[in-house]
Amino acid sequence: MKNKRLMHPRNIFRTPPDYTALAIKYKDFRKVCKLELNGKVYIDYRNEATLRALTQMLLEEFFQLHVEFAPGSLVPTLPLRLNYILWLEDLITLLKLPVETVIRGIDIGCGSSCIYSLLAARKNAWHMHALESNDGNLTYAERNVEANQLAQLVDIFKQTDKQIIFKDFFNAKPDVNFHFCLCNPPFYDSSLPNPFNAKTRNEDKRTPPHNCHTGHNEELACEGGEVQFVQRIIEDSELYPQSVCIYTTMLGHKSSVARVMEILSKKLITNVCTTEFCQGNTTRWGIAWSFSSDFKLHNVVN
Ligand SMILES: C[S@@+](CC[C@H](N)C(=O)[O-])C[C@H]1O[C@@H](n2cnc3c(N)ncnc32)[C@H](O)[C@@H]1O
Repeated sequence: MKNKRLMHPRNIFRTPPDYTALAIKYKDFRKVCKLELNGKVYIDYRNEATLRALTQMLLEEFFQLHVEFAPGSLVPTLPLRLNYILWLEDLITLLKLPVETVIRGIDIGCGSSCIYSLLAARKNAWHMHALESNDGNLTYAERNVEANQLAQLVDIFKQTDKQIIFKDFFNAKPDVNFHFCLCNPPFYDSSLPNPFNAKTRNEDKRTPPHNCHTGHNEELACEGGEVQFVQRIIEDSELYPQSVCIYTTMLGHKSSVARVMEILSKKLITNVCTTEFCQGNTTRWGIAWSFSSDFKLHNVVN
């Protein structure tokens, strides 16, 4: 395929799994697949029920995670979430921590699946603090942590005010420092007349998105979109420069990368790096910044 860029070198989905074997093994996944004449399984990524069953099956098969999503909520795609976790692993190596260090991270807006925290805990035994403002998502996230016996590693924090990122959480944990924070912010700008149809891609140059649009409006949109949400994270990070060693966020629109870099630069935050998360036809971006001068952020690919 033209211009197809690769996933992180350690991403297990760089080689597509054997979906035929998985359809034989997982009944619920089999129900949403179609068998083609050549015997191969066809997955309709534009169908929400298919995406749900696919993500649930992949989490079960590769991470022994049993995850339920709140009805109508965002269905996370696993290759992208894994690309982000692998990038964080790379960034954490820059800290040159002793091997026995207990890694602590914050997941801003964990969603109903709590997918990043569950993956980080199951894969790396990182201690995760998952922040969420939506009550329905909180209930499911708590259930998902319990169902996977990960309560020792994942702690859910109810964010009572959506405008706040760290204040209440850090007030509740005054003496704890964290190695990183991660975030998949609400992408769309709720102040636009038609937020979900706003043109964010250069349609002439790129193929249309392959996955269907999932998630409640509240999860996907906020005033000012992802740039404003990330701006709040940056402003809060300035208030707590030592509380988190590496602040990070994902961005869904390429145009947001330059805008966020400009915000960081205007604030004279210079220990910064960016990355691309490539998943076949979908690309997302990652930005990291730090107030520490003990290490220099840069991308480590191994
Ligand atoms: C795009 S979803 C990401 C969900 C999940 N992390 C994922 O990647 O699938 C953003 C989530 O952030 C939550 N959220 C929005 N504002 C928040 C805030 N100030 N603090 C914590 N969570 C927030 C939303 O309710 C939603 O669940």
